[in-house]
Amino acid sequence: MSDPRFILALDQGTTSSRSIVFDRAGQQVSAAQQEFTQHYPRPGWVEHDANEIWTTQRQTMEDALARSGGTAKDVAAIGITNQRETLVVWDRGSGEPVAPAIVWQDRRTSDDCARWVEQGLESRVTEITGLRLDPYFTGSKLAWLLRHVNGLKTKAESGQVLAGTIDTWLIWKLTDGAVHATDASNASRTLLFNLSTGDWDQEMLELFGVPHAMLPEVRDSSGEFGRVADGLPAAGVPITGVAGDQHAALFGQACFEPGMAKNTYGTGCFLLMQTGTEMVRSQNNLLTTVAWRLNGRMEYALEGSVFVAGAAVQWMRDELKLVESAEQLSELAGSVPDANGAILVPAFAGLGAPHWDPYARGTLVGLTRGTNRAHLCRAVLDSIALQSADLIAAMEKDAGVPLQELRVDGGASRSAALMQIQADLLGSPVVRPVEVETTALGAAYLAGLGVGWWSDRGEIARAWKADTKFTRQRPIDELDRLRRDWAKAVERAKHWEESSHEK
Ligand SMILES: Nc1ncnc2c1ncn2[C@@H]1O[C@H](COP(=O)(O)OP(=O)(O)O)[C@@H](O)[C@H]1O
Ligand SMILES: O=P(O)(O)OC[C@H](O)CO
Repeated sequence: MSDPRFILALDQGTTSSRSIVFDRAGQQVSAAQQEFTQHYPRPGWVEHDANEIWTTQRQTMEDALARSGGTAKDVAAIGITNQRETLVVWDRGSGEPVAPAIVWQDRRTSDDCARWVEQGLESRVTEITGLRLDPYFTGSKLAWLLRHVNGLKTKAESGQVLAGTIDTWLIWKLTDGAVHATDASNASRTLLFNLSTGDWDQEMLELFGVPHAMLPEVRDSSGEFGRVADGLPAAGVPITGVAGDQHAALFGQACFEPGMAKNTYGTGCFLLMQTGTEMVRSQNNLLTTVAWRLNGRMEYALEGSVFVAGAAVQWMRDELKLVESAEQLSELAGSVPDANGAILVPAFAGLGAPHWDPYARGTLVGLTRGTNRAHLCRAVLDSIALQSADLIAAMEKDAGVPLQELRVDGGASRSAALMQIQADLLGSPVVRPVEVETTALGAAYLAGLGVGWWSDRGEIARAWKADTKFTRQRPIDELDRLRRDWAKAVERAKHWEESSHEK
């Protein structure tokens, strides 16, 4: 029998489930993608149906494999990467979720977080977890669910119900309930994980009222998690790579040296800078996170998270119906030299780093009678690049040195207009690689390292290839003006929604 030819990467994102088959050269062989339903049951709430996440993921596995012309026997390993922080709680016996998955964008725990901040808990939480008391992270969502679902806490204490982020849920489904595990990168997004010890933290579990018995085992990001159960696509194939999607993208971008950074332009924007085995504490409102854990050793990253980026493009297309496609928006935005003074702050789900204001809401300012559709399109792309520029400025302050280059990926990095705006604002080169599906590629690399397909990271770094390099074109005084206007507009967006005790 011939050796397996492929690695199968599962990329479970916020709006779609994807499966991509890669060959030994790290080239895509085939892919399949399925969107799934977003539920907004109340203002500020965002939910997913965990069963729909599973069925779409399973279907894309089947489709990608069929399109590759191979079977399970051709697949050496599976890598999983996923939207992070989103919480699933399910019954160990039936495998049924006890409630809809609470998505990372969900703001229902804003008041809880504000209360904990008022109680002076944030600095201790940051010291242990590297994160902030923001509804973004899993811990406050789990605390909420344990308080709101009758009898859940008792079941959690006895291990009858289990909790997990999306990686854990998929591993559970793929192994037919045999494995309840996560990797250190996903665990580091929960507010329950101790960045120094590399395990769940008792003090945080007590703060959020989370019983240890419901949590998964924390493992390396590369190594065997289990095998796919009989009757499923890729049955018998080992799962040997798991990482949160932004961590996988950092890996897929071969950012292996401290100081190397990538920005992923998807639904949100996530800028991560590798800091090696050193844990850098941000003085500028960024997060400290586990980049990955390999051979029991954690490496860390600084992260800036922007909640709404490509989602603002979708809002223009789906809600305002000003364009028919993202490509058209990008083209219109590129047809004008600037937004003619219009500034959009897409704080639809509050503001993430470096502002951390869950009560901020979207705002559009600077409109005149001359503002046209192309200007609004341009304002959308500007808003993505300006939010990222704020993150980069914070990161450069923490690092003490300017970025050498910014490696970019994600769906919206396809927009040359956006990448040019980013390079104008940044000053350092913005480099787009040949393979922009770096999230899935990173998961494939982690899985491949786990089965000895690639010898080491050096081999992966050599495979990374730049495609397009964007450098600054616009005069600096214009850019300074834009940044000043942006800072003013952000102030207008902040603290718009009232917390319930203000109402
Ligand atoms: N040419 C483009 N110009 C601007 N935005 C784009 C373009 N193509 C895709 N996008 C945006 O990128 C996002 C999809 O990127 P993707 O990496 O698939 O996101 P995610 O993994 O978060 O679901 C969408 O929000 C879409 O609006
Ligand atoms: O699914 P994406 O690509 O929007 O990524 C979501 C992030 O992991 C949220 O932290």
